[in-house]
Amino acid sequence: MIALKDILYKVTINAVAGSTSVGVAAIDFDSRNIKSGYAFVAIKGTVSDGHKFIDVAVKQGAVAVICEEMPEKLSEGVTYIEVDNSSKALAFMAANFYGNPSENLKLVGVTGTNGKTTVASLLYQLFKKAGYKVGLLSTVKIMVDNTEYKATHTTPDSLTINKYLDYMNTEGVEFCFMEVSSHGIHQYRTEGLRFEGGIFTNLTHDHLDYHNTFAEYRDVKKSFFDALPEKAFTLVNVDDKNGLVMLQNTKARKFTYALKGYADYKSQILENQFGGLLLKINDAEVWTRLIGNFNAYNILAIYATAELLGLEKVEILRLISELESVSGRFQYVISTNKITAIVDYAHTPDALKNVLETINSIRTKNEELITVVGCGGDRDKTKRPKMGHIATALSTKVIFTSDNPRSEEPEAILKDIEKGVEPQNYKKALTITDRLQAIKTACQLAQPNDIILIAGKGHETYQEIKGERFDFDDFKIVKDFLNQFNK
Ligand SMILES: CC(=O)N[C@H]1[C@@H](OP(=O)(O)OP(=O)(O)OC[C@H]2O[C@@H](n3ccc(=O)[nH]c3=O)[C@H](O)[C@@H]2O)O[C@H](CO)[C@@H](O)[C@@H]1O[C@H](C)C(=O)N[C@@H](C)C(=O)N[C@H](CCC(=O)O)C(=O)O
Ligand SMILES: Nc1ncnc2c1ncn2[C@@H]1O[C@H](COP(=O)(O)OP(=O)(O)OP(=O)(O)O)[C@@H](O)[C@H]1O
Ligand SMILES: N[C@H](CCC[C@H](N)C(=O)O)C(=O)O
Ligand SMILES: [Mg+2]
Repeated sequence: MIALKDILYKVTINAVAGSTSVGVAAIDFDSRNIKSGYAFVAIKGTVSDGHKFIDVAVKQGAVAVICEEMPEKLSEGVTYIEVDNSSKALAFMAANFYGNPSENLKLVGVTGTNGKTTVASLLYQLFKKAGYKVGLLSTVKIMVDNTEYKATHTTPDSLTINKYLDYMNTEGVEFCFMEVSSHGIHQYRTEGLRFEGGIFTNLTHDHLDYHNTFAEYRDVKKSFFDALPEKAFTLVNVDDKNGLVMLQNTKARKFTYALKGYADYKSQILENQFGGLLLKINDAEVWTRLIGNFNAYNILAIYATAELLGLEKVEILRLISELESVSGRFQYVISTNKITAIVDYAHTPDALKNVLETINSIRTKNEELITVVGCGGDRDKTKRPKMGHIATALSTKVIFTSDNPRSEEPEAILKDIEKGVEPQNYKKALTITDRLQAIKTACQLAQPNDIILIAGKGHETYQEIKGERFDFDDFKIVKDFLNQFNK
């Protein structure tokens, strides 16, 4: 139990009704989770409005209500706090409730359109290999040193973030790497956290369904850097034209990285093959098993971050050469007879194009590129023909198959995808509804030196069909088939 007034530090309060000395057992922003002694924070959402559930929360035992508008009728024995912004208030209250856990470790946030999961996960791996206790908050999973938890968001709500940071404090975690999504920043999920550093990977058109314009999306990202304290570092990719924009108003120490332009941390690709990348970073050479030119950017960001966090240069280079590809992010296996199978989460037209172009820039003309891809059901239907078009235009063979059909008929989704295939590419494509059979067929068709891309599901370990989730792991399945056929 903690007194309400002790968790209101930094919250902008407009009005108070009732006693702020009341003891609070826990905080929640969903009335369905409220139990006796809780503080309920009412948030105006995108679908619903928490203010409509204040009465329900009180009936369930809420002793305090934090809201943007006082309800007409106040219940006796309940304290009401009117604030400017409930989401912001929640973030400060959560941090205070858990004793500001972000201040007891070195927290680094990674933001940008692409590469957040890759950079944050590789930093987690590198610092683990260096012998530290490390935390990770990512799209794929949450790690409290060696213990794994399921991730529901890229950047969880502020209450969840602080809860995990508190676990990390208990476990003696020294460094934590987290993905900071634009939704997360916009909804104040990261407000009130003390960051040691912030990394900007890149910015392309994305999430314009949520942020109205590109400028708004960029400014949301920028606000993360604006809020960093003086002692923190900012590390931005200045080959991206918005890199310098992120640095405009920050008080933090400024560092840049680039492959093309002038920067504090420079890298050059010396070799780019399916076995890995040979990079020159500042004056040193380093070999990494990660593939694709965008991973040169990711590795450079990791090198710079590790140096800014105090690791020795020689040690960082050694650890980089030991890093393994991230689950479902250009994750690959090379069979005994030199077939490369790549599993990637690319599930949008842009991402698919990006991945295929990256593969084609490494591939020589003699090798086949066999792509296995589908589209999820109950999601944006307009992407289907576009992905059908991109897959066939940029591969030598394509097997269309199911992703997560969810409530839709798998065959109907596949028909939508096929509509995007241009007549000259008809002969490249075949359709196998069952994803397991599709992956098996790709493995049977592949000859030495060919490349198989399995796109769309990445790290997912299930397939959702008609409301039921079945175990399904693209990477495990392709590895098993390649072994089974002695390839
Ligand atoms: C669009 C969006 O971001 N929505 C997030 C938002 O929910 P919301 O504001 O829409 O909530 P709402 O349904 O309108 O409800 C409003 C309030 O009423 C409360 N409520 C509701 C019903 C009830 O009976 N009682 C009650 O108290 C709700 O708990 C909520 O506080 O706040 C919730 C709590 O933090 C999030 O779980 C939810 O994420 C949804 C599930 C989501 O899909 N978000 C995605 C878009 C997202 O955040 N993605 C980014 C990554 C994007 C990327 O880079 O790919 C991420 O960081 O994961
Ligand atoms: N630095 C980069 N630049 C461009 N593309 C990248 C970069 N790093 C990874 N990718 C590719 O972009 C896709 C997304 O990568 P990743 O999951 O690391 O990004 P993310 O920012 O976490 O995305 P999300 O918002 O979906 O969580 C993958 O297909 C990956 O192969
Ligand atoms: N967060 C995204 C991921 C999509 C991944 C893809 N495999 C699919 O199921 O469509 C969604 O749920 O729309
Ligand atoms: Mg991510």
